[in-house]
This record gives sequence, C-alpha cells and structure tokens, in this order.
Amino acid sequence: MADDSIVQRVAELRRELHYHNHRYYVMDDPVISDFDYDMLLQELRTIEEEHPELVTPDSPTHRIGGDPAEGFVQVEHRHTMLSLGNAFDDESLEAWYRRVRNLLDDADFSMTCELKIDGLAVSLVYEDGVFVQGATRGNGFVGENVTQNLRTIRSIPLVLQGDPPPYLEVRGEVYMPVESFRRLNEERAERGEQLFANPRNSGAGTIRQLDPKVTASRNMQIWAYSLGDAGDVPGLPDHWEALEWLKSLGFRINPNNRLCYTVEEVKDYYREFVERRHGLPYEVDGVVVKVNPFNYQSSLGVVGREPRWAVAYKFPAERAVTRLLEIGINV
Ligand SMILES: CC(C)(C)c1nc(N2CCN(c3ncccn3)CC2)c2cc(C(N)=O)c(N)nc2n1
Repeated sequence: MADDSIVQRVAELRRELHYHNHRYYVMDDPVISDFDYDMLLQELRTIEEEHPELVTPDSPTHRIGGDPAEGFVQVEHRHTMLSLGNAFDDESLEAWYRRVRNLLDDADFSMTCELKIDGLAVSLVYEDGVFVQGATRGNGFVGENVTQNLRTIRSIPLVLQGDPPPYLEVRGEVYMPVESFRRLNEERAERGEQLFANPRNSGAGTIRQLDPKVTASRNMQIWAYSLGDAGDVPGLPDHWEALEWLKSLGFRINPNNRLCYTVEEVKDYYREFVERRHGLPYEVDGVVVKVNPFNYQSSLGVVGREPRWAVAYKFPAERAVTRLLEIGINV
C-alpha cells in the first residue's frame, strides 16, 4: 500500500498536470516547457505503475482510454438539446429581433453573438467537478455515449477548476481545425485512401470512431457554448456571465464571442465575420445570436424544438470548388 508521501505526491502531480494541460490546450498560453510537462507526466505514470491502486479515471495519464468499443451505448440527455431556427438575410434577422422585442414588451435587451462553429455538438457531464460522460447530440433527446473519445481531446477538462456544483452539464461544438483536416487528407491521399469532404465530416467521423486511439491521433478541439440548463447553476443572471463562469472552470470559450445591445451591432458582427471567416483556423457557417438575460430566455420559451430566444444567422453558401482550393485541395 502506498504510504502518505506517495499519495500526496500523486495528488500534487495531478493538480499540476491538469493546470498545465489547461494553460497549454485551453488558454494556448503554457507556463512550462514541453520537456518539464513530460517529466511530470512520466513521474506520475511511474508511480501509477508501481501503485495501480492509486489510479483514478480522471488521472491525466488516462486520456487515451481503454479498448475499442463494439458500438456506442445510447444516452438520454437530461435536458433536451434544442435546434436552431435559421435566418439567411438581414430582413429575416430583423423579423426575429422584432418578434422577440414585441414578445418581451421591452425595447432594450442584450444579445450574445457567437460564431457558429461547423463541427459536432456534444454534451459534457461533470459530477463533483470530474468529467463522467460525453455524448453526441443525436436527435436532441438521445445521443451516443462517446466519453472515451472525448477524453482524448486535450481542450476538454477532465477535472474542473474553481468551485463547480455537484452536477454540471456543458454543451460545446467539437471540431477538427482546418490545418489538421488538410494534413489528415494529405496522409490519406498518400495511402490511397478515400478523402474526407470537409472538416465537419472528418470531425464527426473522428468522434464516432470505435477506437479512442484513432480519435487521439487527430487534433480535435472544442468550443464550449452553453450550460446544459441555466437552472443547474442558480445565481448566473445571463448567458454572457455563464460563459465567463465556464471559462473560470477551465472550459475553452471562443474569444470572438461578443455582447451586442442592438440589432445593428449584430449585423456589424455578422458582416465582420463574413470577411474574416476564412482567416480563422476552424470552419464556421454563420453566427448564433442569443437573447442574453436568462429570465428573458425562459419567458420567450421554446416552439417545437427551437428556442424563440436564439437564431442562427447563416453565412452565404460558397462555391464548393473555390472552397476546396482555398483549403489547399486541388480539384
Ligand atoms: C443553446 C442553443 C440551443 C441556443 C444553441 N444550440 C446550438 N446548436 C443547436 C443545433 N445543433 C444541431 N446540430 C445538428 C442537428 C441539428 N441541430 C447544433 C448546436 C449551438 C451551436 C453553436 C455552434 N455550432 O457554434 C453555438 N455557438 N451555440 C449554440 N447554441
């Protein structure tokens, strides 16, 4: 049985490694060299090999899980994962805005604008601050349990920082960066394998791999975009504060999110990113606009599967050939 000093050292190593993992993969701002990080990880691995009774599922040495799954177990989302209504031009965005303003009988309310990441929506469940379940959106009610695959994504925290509640669900969009997609297709082309059509398909395929080692071998990332349910965390007044709070817990929140107070500001944000979208290291297909105050979200409610308080303002469709050429695929 490991003596106290070993148990202390293991706890200290885990805390340090989760912290440096967060700095490197979530903040993109490491404060330790790769070599020193690897030395800490190796020290923990060695102790865990000598003292297997100390191994816990949230250990940073266990990101690349066990054996390949035969198939995926279905999981029911505690809170339905809603859909998003679409707007394709300024007129329909303004129609959405007017409807919300009339329903709220209120002229000024803030809105968050978020880039609509073109990936795969997932649900992450944490109990006592430890990552316990990851699932695809599926049909919104039931998804696939892909916990082992999501654990391999370094920007998904295995252990939360700060003071998380006993139960927390977070939603995010998992995606493959464009550069990783290009490199993956280059390797597949060299092996004469079929190419992925776009980063979204290759990301979805990677998350639904049966073998977590394959998922781990591809550089998948996540942007967290909402709480599972605002009711889970009383005391947060609005979505913007919720995103700030999630960042303080260790989640990766997109730095381009913006708080807007008028529909003009929303349109400015949209036009800015129509221009900037191809300079981003990940694919986006629009802007998600959300009424910010939680009390307004709940009074607006949901129609069918779509919240009245959010809309996806889609970017104009692209000429496919130009797109492929732009990301370096010669067609
Ligand atoms: C919380 C709400 C419902 C407003 C919401 N829902 C979203 N989505 C719903 C539809 N989804 C979906 N997926 C597949 C099939 C049908 N709907 C995919 C996620 C969001 C997606 C993104 C993103 N992609 O970056 C985002 N920044 N915020 C979102 N916010």
